[in-house]
Amino acid sequence: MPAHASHDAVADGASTSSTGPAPDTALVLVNLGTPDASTAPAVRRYLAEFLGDRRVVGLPRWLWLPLLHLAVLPSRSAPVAKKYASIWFDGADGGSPLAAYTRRLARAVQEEMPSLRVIDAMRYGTPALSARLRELRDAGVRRALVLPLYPQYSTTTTASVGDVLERERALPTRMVDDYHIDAGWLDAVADSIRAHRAAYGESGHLLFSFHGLPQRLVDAGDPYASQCEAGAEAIAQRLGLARDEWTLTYQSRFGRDKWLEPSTEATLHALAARGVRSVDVVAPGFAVDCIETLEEVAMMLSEKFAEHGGTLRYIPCLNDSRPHARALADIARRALKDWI
Ligand SMILES: C=CC1=C(C)c2cc3[nH]c(cc4nc(cc5[nH]c(cc1n2)c(C)c5CCC(=O)O)C(CCC(=O)O)=C4C)c(C)c3C=C
Ligand SMILES: [Fe+2]
Ligand SMILES: [Fe+2]
Repeated sequence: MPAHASHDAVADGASTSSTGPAPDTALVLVNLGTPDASTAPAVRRYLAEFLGDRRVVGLPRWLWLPLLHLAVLPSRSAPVAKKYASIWFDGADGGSPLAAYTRRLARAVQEEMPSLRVIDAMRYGTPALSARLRELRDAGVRRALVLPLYPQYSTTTTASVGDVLERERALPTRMVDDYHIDAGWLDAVADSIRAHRAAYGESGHLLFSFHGLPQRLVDAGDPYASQCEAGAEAIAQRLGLARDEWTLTYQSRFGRDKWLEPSTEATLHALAARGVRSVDVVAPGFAVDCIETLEEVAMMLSEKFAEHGGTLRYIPCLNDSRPHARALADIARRALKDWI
């Protein structure tokens, strides 16, 4: 299935006429969102919005909201803030890595697509997607292609971006559902792995570590896991890897439910026990580096693997690289061509 745009949310009778020189079409790159500061109160505000979304935690509200506000947020905000502080970027173009890279990626895609207005937005926190859509409308933009920066579709992430489009209806929008086997994107990921291995040497094993999901959601039809599998296979094939040279794993488990397996951590443990001394880890479910890749994989899991005498080499996300910007621009161009 190629990358496609299938989600329409067209405002009733919304046909503002274009005035002035502003482009009449916008491309909105949407990422998950992240705290505005690496402090416990900022993390608490962010997690309250994120984990308060029914798409993310589907428990009945009467049960979940008291649990979230009385148990999860008070105990989680301070330790998670410490983790954010350990990866925070300095400077005027800094902040949370997820926000900084998403902003820079939007600028890189803008260079690839000068006739559109390219902006970044966040599903939770700022810059809020809903406010961004209203800003575009107020600036006279007539339509917006929304590209969630999730290569694999999930009801917990992509569909939640769709919820905002349905609710907001500030201007006609279209959403790219996924791009997990888009040839340009696959090439960009495979090339980044090749370049990393050329620079640092080839390791004994390649882990494709994706953000996990409760197994229950996959059983209920969420296509996320099968899209992760298809993408990892396509990338491994481009690299010419034999089946025993790579493993697909899931990281970042949250809560008590059964999540997708095998876990990245348990797999690293098993590889160390088998005597594997060096592992490359790539995370193609993340468009840009964030707490889950920089703190969890590149710091925490890397330290644990080192305790077993091994070396974990983390391969960065595509971030604001030129090949990433080009791949996303091609996906956007194709989606816009279909939208007449
Ligand atoms: C890439 C796809 C993602 C899926 C699918 C996903 C599902 C999902 N996540 C949580 C809980 C948390 N995720 C957190 C951070 C986080 N998650 C993603 C992506 C996906 N999540 C990203 C890119 C990030 C990083 C954000 C950043 O600021 O860097 C967090 C916050 C950190 C923490 O408290 O540990 C939580 C919580 C659930 C429950 C879920 C599916 C049900
Ligand atoms: Fe997550
Ligand atoms: Fe995590």
